Amino acid sequence: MAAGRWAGRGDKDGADQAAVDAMRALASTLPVRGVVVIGEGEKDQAPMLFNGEVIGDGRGPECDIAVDPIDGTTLTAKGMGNAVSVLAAAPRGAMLDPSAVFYMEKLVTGAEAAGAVDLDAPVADTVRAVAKAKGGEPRDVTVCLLDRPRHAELARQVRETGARISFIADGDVAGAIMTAREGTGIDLLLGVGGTPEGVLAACAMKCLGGVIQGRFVVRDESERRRALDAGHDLDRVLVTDDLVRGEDAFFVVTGVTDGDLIRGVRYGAHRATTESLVMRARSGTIRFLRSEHRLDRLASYSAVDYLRTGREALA
Ligand SMILES: O=P(O)(O)OC[C@H]1O[C@](O)(COP(=O)(O)O)[C@@H](O)[C@@H]1O
Repeated sequence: MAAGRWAGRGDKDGADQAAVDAMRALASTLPVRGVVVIGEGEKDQAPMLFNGEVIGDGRGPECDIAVDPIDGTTLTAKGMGNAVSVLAAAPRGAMLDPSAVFYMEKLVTGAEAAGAVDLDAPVADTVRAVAKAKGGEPRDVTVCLLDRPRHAELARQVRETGARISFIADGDVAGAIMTAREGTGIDLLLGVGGTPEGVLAACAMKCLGGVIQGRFVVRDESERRRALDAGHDLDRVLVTDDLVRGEDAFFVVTGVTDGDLIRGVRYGAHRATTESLVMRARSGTIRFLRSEHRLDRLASYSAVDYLRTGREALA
């Protein structure tokens, strides 16, 4: 709700800061002894929700926390669709620490084709495997790709199979989840995106019964060194369980701007409505939450002021 106020205001840093501040204020009330494994970066760049920060009320179970207060900061700043706010939790030590490498090659698909795909296989085989698992032909498959020059050859290979492509400007966490949700029209996500977003997507896939396979992509020699020093094998295909171990993962995503997965925040006079998916891996329960909020009432006690907007709210 704090992030949604920034939709279309042309200020991606302001949007992100508002989301981080709100998430930090509320995370401190969670009944956990949480460590931020995926946050806003190293402590010297991020005053809040930095990697390694201890959050929660210090009384509950020990857990790893992964956050992306806004996945799609540019989408938010431009008022474009599919920006979401994400938080995941798993037992302490279950999540892979992705901080050494920025990018990861990804393949994500839902439950039907989960056992039939392989990141090492040619793209045509992957598309065919997904089509077959879903009882169709490659032309029935829609592949989600981040719209980036680096994906030109990948797009060519996908098109050659007869499959369709849905390009997204940003936000491959939502793109990944869409592969596993009925009615989104997306069957498969391919391409290179952020590594933290890959671990977050893995938490979601655990809950949805889908799969993610990934491989680190280093940008230069110094990143390569950092990755090797952190003990990563750069050739290895990482599967969902390498990114988050076990079945005890929790994942929640809330729409910031309207998207194909969920709606964004809508505001009225002292009111707001939000949509979230709240999921648990062990039970496989997926809760679709449509909430109506009374911002005037929240104002009397909430740590977050949802009534103020823009830079004024950050002052
Ligand atoms: O824009 P790049 O460098 O291709 O990185 C892709 C990553 O950026 C995003 O599109 C958006 O991330 P931000 O919201 O942090 O800007 C991610 O969803 C994706 O994984």
